[in-house]
Amino acid sequence: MLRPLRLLLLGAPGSGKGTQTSRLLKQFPTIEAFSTGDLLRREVAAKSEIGKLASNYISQGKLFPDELIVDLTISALSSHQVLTSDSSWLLDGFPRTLTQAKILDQKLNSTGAPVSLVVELDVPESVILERIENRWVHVPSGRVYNLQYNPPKVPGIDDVTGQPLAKRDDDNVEVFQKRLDTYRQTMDPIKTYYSEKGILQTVSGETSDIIFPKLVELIKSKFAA
Ligand SMILES: Nc1nc2c(ncn2[C@@H]2O[C@H](COP(=O)(O)OP(=O)(O)O)[C@@H](O)[C@H]2O)c(=O)[nH]1
Ligand SMILES: Nc1ncnc2c1ncn2[C@@H]1O[C@H](COP(=O)(O)OP(=O)(O)O)[C@@H](O)[C@H]1O
Repeated sequence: MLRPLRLLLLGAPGSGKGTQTSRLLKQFPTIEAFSTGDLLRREVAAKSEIGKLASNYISQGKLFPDELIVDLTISALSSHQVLTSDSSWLLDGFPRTLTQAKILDQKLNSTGAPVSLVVELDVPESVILERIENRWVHVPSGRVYNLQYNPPKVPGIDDVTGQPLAKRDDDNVEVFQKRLDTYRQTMDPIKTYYSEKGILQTVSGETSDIIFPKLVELIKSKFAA
């Protein structure tokens, strides 16, 4: 069991944020996870107004506007009633700018439940390009597959629902490079911001199987009940 934990999972595109998230939820069932990328992809699939807007940004590897993604994220946390000091949640893919980080803190200050841990997944860039080239996703659930690393039982089909998997339109070399450049440009001020708060930890590894036990150990060492 864990004491309430509010975790931010940072990492380059393809570093394994979604993979670590799904494993963490199995290990710590009291944690509720929110992935901003998945949230946007569901809006795109639903052809909502925000989805039509998001599609343009995502397909070009551009960050969605701060004020819009913050509103979406805060309303997701709020509608799941986790903005309380006895709840545990994690954000996968947020914040991606210092502005997002600061607005999140402002919003959380009024709840008395601030961010308690920020983890940066540190994976060699040399391994992440081939990862996203083989990535397939089940958009409604956010489940992530990889043709080499964790293929679906039936090619192209989600293991749980039997629904078709999709290739992300931003998972190609050109857009990936843009996303990686954006990550490199925006992450340092965010890391400094949380490091100064004393809540940033970096977990390194070439594979998710190396990173996961380190992540579990870190969380248990700080939040075991
Ligand atoms: N080869 C390999 N692929 C991995 C590993 N961890 C995750 N993947 C795959 O790499 C891709 C990116 O992982 P994902 O969790 O989506 O990363 P995110 O973009 O940071 O959320 C997906 O296809 C995963 O299935 C790993 O350790 N080795
Ligand atoms: N916090 C955010 N701020 C702005 N845009 C975001 C955010 N999270 C996701 N996005 C948009 O969704 C895209 C995919 O995000 P994500 O699924 O987290 O990518 P990856 O998992 O490959 O790192 C991003 O490239 C960006 O366009």
